[in-house]
Amino acid sequence: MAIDQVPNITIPVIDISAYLSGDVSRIPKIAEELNAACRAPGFFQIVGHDVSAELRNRLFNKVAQFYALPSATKSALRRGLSVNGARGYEAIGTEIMEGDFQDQKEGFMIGPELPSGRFLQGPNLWPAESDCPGFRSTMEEYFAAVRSLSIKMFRLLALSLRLDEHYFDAFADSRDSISMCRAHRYPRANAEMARKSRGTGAHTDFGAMTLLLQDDIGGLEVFHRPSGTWNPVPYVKDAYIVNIGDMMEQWTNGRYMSTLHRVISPVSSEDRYSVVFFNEGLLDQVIECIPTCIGPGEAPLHPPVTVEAHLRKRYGESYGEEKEGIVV
Ligand SMILES: O=C(O)CCC(=O)C(=O)O
Ligand SMILES: [Fe+2]
Repeated sequence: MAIDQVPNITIPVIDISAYLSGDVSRIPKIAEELNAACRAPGFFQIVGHDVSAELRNRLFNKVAQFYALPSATKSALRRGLSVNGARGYEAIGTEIMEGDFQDQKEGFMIGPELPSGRFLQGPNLWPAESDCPGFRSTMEEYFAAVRSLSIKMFRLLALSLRLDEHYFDAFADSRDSISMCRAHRYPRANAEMARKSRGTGAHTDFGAMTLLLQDDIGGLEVFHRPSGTWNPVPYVKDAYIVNIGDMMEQWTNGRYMSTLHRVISPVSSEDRYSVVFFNEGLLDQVIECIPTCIGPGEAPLHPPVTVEAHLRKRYGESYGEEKEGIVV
């Protein structure tokens, strides 16, 4: 997009501090703002959350330290070596989100340490403490903090849909709820490379709700269908970017929107880092039109599907066949 072009999408910034502090008089307004943002553009940023700046800064430092490790040390942790193929390191080009573009990013994925056996569950892979001191403890501390924030966001989301505040609790906050956290490094690129490749190819997220921390380099873009334009998601200090995934779009019968997005490789003197958190929910939960999301005479747009069936299909589609895919 040319610099002087006005973006077609404004990503709203919503302050959730009154919800977290229990200021009930201000909660309806937050729920309204959330409702409007989830309908369109399906992306917003939250400020006034409770994940400390100290933890977020430490996280970005540790993630950068991890990616600076020798390739062989990182490759020894590659995802294909984890019990279910879902945890660990992804080299550049492993994930394919858009056509023939192999994503120009490295990733490192963790989840809860649950006994293996079910889809996406099992132990994480970690570098030796001496290779990357403090990386594991920081990732684990951050995982717990962002998971807790996501549960609060599901409560706000429930209020925004005029549901009981705890409607999504079992989905988002059960011991067996699937939650995954992935740290990314996007190598810096020149303008030519950035045009011809993608940091992350255009995609919609698979799950219910995504919470993303980006650094100040920029590059995340959201698609505006009516005008066919890509619009930047600006860096807002201390904010989380929140977006609706396909599962929530189905669950709300299309009321809430799962929007196409991508990352352009940073044309910068620095690499870009981001850390994404997906709360995909309980594997056995049936996703079936929420009662407040269907009007008289309206029919559900999608047949009921379990979280597990939905995720198996989507994870299967986004990893190259010749690569080390998730065990589906
Ligand atoms: O790294 C980013 O800013 C976005 C990544 C993303 O869209 C994803 O992992 O689903
Ligand atoms: Fe995404």
